[in-house]
Amino acid sequence: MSRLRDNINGSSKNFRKMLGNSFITIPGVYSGISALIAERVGFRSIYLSGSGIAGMMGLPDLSITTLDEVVREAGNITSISRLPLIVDCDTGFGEPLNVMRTVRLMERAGVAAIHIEDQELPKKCGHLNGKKIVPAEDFIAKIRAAKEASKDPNFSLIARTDARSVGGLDDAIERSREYLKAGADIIFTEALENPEEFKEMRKKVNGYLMANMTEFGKSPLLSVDELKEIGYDMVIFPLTAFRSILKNTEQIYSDLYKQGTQRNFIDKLMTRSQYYELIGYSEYEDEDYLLASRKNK
Ligand SMILES: C[C@](O)(C(=O)O)[C@H](CC(=O)O)C(=O)O
Ligand SMILES: [Mg+2]
Repeated sequence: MSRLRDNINGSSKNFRKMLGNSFITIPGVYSGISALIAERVGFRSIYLSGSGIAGMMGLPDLSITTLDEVVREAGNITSISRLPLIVDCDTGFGEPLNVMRTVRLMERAGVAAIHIEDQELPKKCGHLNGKKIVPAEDFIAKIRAAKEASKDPNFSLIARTDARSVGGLDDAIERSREYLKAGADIIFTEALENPEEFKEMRKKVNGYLMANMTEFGKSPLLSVDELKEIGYDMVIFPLTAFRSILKNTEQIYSDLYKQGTQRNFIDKLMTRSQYYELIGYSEYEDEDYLLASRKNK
């Protein structure tokens, strides 16, 4: 079967099936190839990080990437991996009308779920100081617009609240409840500061909850087991692989620059055959009708 897959009409349904049935652990991916690695390792769902997309372009996570760029990357990934993809849509790329278009394009790209957040533009990483949030009513208008625009009954809308770092935990709890009432399917509780806050959220919010275990931020690095125990439904590890790519790339470039050869660290590289196997090189060749017709002559 072809590696060029058609994810449309399937992945959102698969994601829905997982919701509430078992805890979902979701690593950040940045490209088709990282999605293939996540799939091979055994993950059942993947996350396209806004910071990761921007970072891959050498840009900061200040919502300066465009809807077009993010949809294109999402579509690249869904054409390669069948795993349900969740996409970070920042503030939805604008006001409610923009959010509607965002939902339509993401659904067409075969995305299972998106998250939008209640920050003002220019948004920031949720774990930095100095964020500003919009009034709850304004964000509720975006949630309603997103639900109105959605045509795929299995598409999930994740509402992220950044309120913990601005108005405090009670505001984050209150907003989470209102966002669920407005139609959000899942709440992304950004930048909680200790396990007790995660427990409090769980106790007071009656809906699916997503945790963000990004490194070097405001939240303690709770494990999957700890989050399960608290009663969360899913967790993203948005930048774990990305940060490792950065560190490894820096090391490799520096060794290559100093040594002028890769002979001393060749064992750190994925071999040609391992890479071809991962990417399904021979499967593409087997499917190449032109090659096949020439062989048969
Ligand atoms: C989850 C996040 O939105 C992302 O873009 O991956 C970021 C992650 C980060 O910057 O560490 C966020 O938490 O705002
Ligand atoms: Mg983000």
